[in-house]
Amino acid sequence: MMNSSLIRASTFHIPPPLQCTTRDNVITSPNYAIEGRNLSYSITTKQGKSVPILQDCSITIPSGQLWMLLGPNGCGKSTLLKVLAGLLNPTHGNMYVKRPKSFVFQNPDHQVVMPTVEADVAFGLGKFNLSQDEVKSRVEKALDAVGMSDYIQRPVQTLSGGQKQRVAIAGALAETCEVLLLDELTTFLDESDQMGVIKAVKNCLGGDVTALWVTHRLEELEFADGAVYMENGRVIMQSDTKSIMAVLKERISSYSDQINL
Ligand SMILES: Nc1ncnc2c1ncn2[C@@H]1O[C@H](COP(=O)(O)OP(=O)(O)OP(=O)(O)O)[C@@H](O)[C@H]1O
Repeated sequence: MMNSSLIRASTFHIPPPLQCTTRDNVITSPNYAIEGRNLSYSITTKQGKSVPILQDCSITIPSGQLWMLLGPNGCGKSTLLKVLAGLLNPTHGNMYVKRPKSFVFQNPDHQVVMPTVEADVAFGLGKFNLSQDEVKSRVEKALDAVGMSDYIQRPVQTLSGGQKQRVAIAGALAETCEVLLLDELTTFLDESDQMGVIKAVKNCLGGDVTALWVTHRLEELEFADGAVYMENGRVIMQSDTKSIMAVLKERISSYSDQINL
């Protein structure tokens, strides 16, 4: 069995060529890095009852952009991200996600597995049969993209949580990852670490790299190109960040009225 401490972002590169695990392939536009149509996901209880977690979720994320996935606790954000990553099989629906794709977890201590930053970023490159120079060049370029070049020789246990997240993202970039699926990366981070991670992600986007970022922190919306809002296992809205913010404010105000705040 795999040691849980060895789970890291690049572990979840899903091999080509299957575009999706569902019934039909999606005919997609090259302008989109992620497309999910009518995705549903259910679990079956011990009593044999099917419980829907995602219902009929459709989502389209343009290439080269950063989009946020928002919604109340338990609405299904992480589950949708895992379906798009290929970590869970949807019960219904179709999807296309560009490859290579990587899933980066919430807990920074689950991301880094090697003793030094350099070794950690190079960790996933073993399978590519690259020369030492090529490995070095990819590691340096990836660390530069996340603003961690000065830390290349640092032992990973001396890094802050946000720095560990950035090293995990560099590992994915070194493997020429085109889609980053980022699950609440900043939950455990203080404000300066949070900003470091957001800026690192922004800096590596454009061109071939696209990111979908699950968050609870509304202030992170200002860094995004757009957002998807979910409630009760459904995608309620996908739009520019201003429109999403307006809807969220309306919902917060209606909730405050209900409880007489
Ligand atoms: N394997 C599972 N078995 C039972 N229930 C599950 C399972 N996976 C998810 N759920 C339930 O599905 C719902 C959606 O979970 P999910 O983690 O996707 O939500 P979320 O929006 O990411 O939540 P949060 O914001 O709190 O992290 C929750 O009610 C959760 O308890």
